[in-house]
Amino acid sequence: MSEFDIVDAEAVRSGRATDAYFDRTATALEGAGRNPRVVAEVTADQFPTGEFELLAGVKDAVALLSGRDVDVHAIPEGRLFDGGPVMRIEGEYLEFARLETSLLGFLSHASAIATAALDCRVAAPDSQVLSFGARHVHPAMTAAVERSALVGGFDGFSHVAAGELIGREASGTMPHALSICFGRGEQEAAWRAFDEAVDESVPRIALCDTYSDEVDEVLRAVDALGDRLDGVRLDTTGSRRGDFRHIVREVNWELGARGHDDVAVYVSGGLGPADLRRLRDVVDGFGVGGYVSNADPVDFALDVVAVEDEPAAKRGKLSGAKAVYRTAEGDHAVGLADRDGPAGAEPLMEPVIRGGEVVADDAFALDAATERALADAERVGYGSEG
Ligand SMILES: O=P(O)(O)OC[C@H]1O[C@H](OP(=O)(O)OP(=O)(O)O)[C@H](O)[C@@H]1O
Repeated sequence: MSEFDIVDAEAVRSGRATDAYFDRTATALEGAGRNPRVVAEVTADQFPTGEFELLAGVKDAVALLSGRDVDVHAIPEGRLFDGGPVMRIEGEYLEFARLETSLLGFLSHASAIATAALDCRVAAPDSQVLSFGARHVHPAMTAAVERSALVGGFDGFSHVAAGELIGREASGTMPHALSICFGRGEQEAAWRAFDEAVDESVPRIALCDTYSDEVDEVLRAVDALGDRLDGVRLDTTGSRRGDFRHIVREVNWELGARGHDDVAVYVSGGLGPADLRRLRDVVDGFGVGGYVSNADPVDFALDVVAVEDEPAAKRGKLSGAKAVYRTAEGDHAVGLADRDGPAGAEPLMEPVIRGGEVVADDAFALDAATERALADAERVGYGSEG
């Protein structure tokens, strides 16, 4: 028994992390001596809608399917998708039937989070943007949240254990609790304690809104830490915010008037893309939490589309193994995999597993995924309406 309500990795890998009806389907098929060779596809929309989303979670989906006797094609992690399959699995149905639940979970949540992160990235292309949303999700999801935020172009994240798993260091300085532990009017003691104790590699960024006016706390932080102060963070709570842009401009003005233009200004607390657009020219960086971590999962489904090489599908779904393309005009198109695609179009799916062996590590390497996401966003003008 697990101490926490966390389904363990072995249950996911083995297929026990499944909806019960897949267990019963396996029992029924085995009882009937039936296990057809099928093609199954993971799809959100059957036809392109004109609304791009960012694919993530491919790394974990491939890890789940590896070692099974299947061939898998997928759109690489970090590419935009729009209708048609993002992944195609070919093999005997019982080889992967019980993996569907976890497979869709990996792709659905990660893609939603990566898409929301990309919304923020394009809203403030030149600012530092950090993921602060781990606190809003179940601890079992935190590494997926932070990794997907990076796929969507974030510069960093706050969750320590997620960082250990991803192989990147978490960033962060201080919560309001630090100042409160020293007491009202003792913010200087809190900032100095941080400066004296915390490793030199961590930037000195003072949280400046705990008890009093932002300008007042910022100037006190400057006096307390002098040239050792790298930046300030304003996390002014919504009920006290008023005109946040004006507050930030006032802070910048007063820092400049005292020769401290080099003190960076970061803001956080309930921010989304519209806020980032409104503030991006007056701040150096943002902490974004709920907008990204709480994104609604993409509604992916896995459907059998061919049985023993014959097209087959439930009604409302398109039968036959498919390919997806980016056309010369930048649109996406869906066609049957055994036919020619549109002239000049680029096929988006590539082999990732052959006979259980992973064949395309680059399809889900983190840096490559982020590069693809930013290049795709540029190419299609993602989020450029703002
Ligand atoms: O609002 P979100 O975009 O989801 O961002 C997540 C949190 O990050 C900030 O925490 P901070 O450390 O400043 O808060 P605390 O010290 O009050 O816990 C902010 O106050 C949010 O509560």
